[in-house]
Amino acid sequence: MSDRNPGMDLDLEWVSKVRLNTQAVLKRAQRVQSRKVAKKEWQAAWLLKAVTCIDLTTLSGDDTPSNVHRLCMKAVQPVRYDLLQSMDMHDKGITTAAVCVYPSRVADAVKSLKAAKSNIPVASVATGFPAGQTPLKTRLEEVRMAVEDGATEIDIVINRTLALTGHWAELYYEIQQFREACGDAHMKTILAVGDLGTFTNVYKASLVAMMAGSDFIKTSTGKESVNATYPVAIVMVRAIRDYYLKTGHKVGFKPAGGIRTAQEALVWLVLMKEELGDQWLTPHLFRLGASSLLGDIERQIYHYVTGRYPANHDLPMA
Ligand SMILES: O=C[C@H](O)COP(=O)(O)O
Repeated sequence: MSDRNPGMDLDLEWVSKVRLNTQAVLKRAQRVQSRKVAKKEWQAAWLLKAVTCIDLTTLSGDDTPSNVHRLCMKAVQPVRYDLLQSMDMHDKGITTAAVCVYPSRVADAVKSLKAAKSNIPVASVATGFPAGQTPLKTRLEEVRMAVEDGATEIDIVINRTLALTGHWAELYYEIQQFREACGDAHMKTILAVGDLGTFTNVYKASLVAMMAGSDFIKTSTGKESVNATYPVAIVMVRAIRDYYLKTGHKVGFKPAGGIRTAQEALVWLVLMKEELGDQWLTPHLFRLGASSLLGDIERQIYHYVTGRYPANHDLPMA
């Protein structure tokens, strides 16, 4: 991860002045989506870049040590070895950026990755994920316990009640406390944009989260009815850019929820490149939170290497 964002004093004047042009945001998002994406070897290279930015996720009620172990093994070898070999990329240490699990599964993931001699970070969701509707004391304790179990990245969810009722100062102080509870673990703050109602609220929540010291801002939990969309991303990355121009601190961006195809991954990379520039195109500042994206990326890479699409048995771990 890059240098941490230390945050800044809450600037309520900045927050209250926010006005957004919805039509302009929608138009910009449409333009990004209609960009021609790279083909052939360039596409394969971009897809491998996307792989290195994935927070490979499982957040299910039926998660067990064994499916978390399988997830970890996939994170360590995200693309079949012989496919990487054909691209001369087998010795480049390609792994996903992190694995992301519920707090109760952190110890399992740490154990599996340690056994595989991998230093892929374990990210834990926390603070009453996904709704964030548990008492503050419990939410803080959950962060501390995940860190104690070995998580080095914590994906907190914000209290949407505070955002929806305009209690920005209270939201700022809560997020500051989460940041403190994280200690050295990097903090990604999930805004749950599908619950926030307006682009203006999304921009304000982004600012408040960054002012309170978030290392990343993340769109969604994957459990809202609307998750990562390109228009919302435009709003969030512009908040990241404005915060950077004002403070000199780079905050990362993590779209998450419903990202399933290689084509979508390419659009996300284009969006980052065009809005924030190449310096944001690294796992230190960009993550794709996804539980089922990697399978399609591996499928497309298989097609690039062999000229045909795989049968299920060709990619049994996908
Ligand atoms: O944080 C990541 C999301 O929960 C993943 O959502 P997904 O299962 O729709 O890919």
